[in-house]
Amino acid sequence: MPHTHYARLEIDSLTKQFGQTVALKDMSFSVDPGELFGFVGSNGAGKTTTMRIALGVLAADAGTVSFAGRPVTRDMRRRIGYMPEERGLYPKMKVGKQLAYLAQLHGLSAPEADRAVMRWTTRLGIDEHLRKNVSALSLGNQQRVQLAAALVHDPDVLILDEPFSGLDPVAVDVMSGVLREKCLEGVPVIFSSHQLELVDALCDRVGIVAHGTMRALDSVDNLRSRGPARLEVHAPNAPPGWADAIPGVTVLDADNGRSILQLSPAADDQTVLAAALRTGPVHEFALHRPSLTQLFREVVSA
Ligand SMILES: Nc1ncnc2c1ncn2[C@@H]1O[C@H](COP(=O)(O)OP(=O)(O)OP(=O)(O)O)[C@@H](O)[C@H]1O
Repeated sequence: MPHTHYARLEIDSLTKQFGQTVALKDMSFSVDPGELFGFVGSNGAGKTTTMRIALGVLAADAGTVSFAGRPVTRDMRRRIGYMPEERGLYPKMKVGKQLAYLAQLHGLSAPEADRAVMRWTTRLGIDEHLRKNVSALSLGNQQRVQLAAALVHDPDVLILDEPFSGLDPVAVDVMSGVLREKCLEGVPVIFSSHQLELVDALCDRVGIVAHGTMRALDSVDNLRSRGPARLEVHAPNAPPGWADAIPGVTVLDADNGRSILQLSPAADDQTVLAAALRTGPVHEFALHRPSLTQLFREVVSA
């Protein structure tokens, strides 16, 4: 049965201090139903703290977390699927037993829990390990179990702390597929990651955090169009200085009719093309938007 109660998760003005350390300072963002939200930032930026507060395992000093416009209650928290960074499984408990136990803890009946365990362990390729202790599994497979633990109760929200770290490329594909699938169902999904290419490929929107505050928040496309672009032009007859007077353009390099230009977000690439054509033929004209990694460096160092 499809759920009809997926809703927006809203993180509003969270503040959190540990002793003298300010972990969060006015942290705000929201994730819509069916949105895959990438949460990125340097080590210690405040991602885990935010996710732990959203889950309710940590209290904020100020600010609120709401779901469907209401503050998240203890009952609603049971409807969140959470994958903690420190991986919270019992090492000496069998995989199948542990998952069934967690599912029941979240309100499923014993038969429902068994069915959910079978479904997810098969989907995640760990059904052959059901009778093993978690500690006997490889780290990547333990991580798949951890993802299964976040999913067995069919959560209304998914909050995953670095779910991709340490996974092999096939496991990355499985994880990506599952996150996309949950999004398509309508679940709001947040995950943190340092693998920015993955974030770029997967996410609808990205939030870049620095020093406990959200510094940039938009779709990857919009973020990239806001940063400076690089343009490579090959116009063999172009005289030196041909691009110097074009507004918003900085010539980074020019040699033998090949120019590398930096375009400010306000500059118009078509004006550059027209100027290049006025010098004669144009053999190459390649616009490179900054990568998410470049943007990240700019945002966190600003
Ligand atoms: N229980 C705690 N006691 C004291 N300080 C803490 C605690 N938890 C987090 N901090 C501090 O709060 C800040 C934010 O940490 P947090 O774990 O949220 O960052 P993060 O963005 O998840 O980093 P990473 O990418 O390294 O996982 C850091 O300065 C960290 O040292």
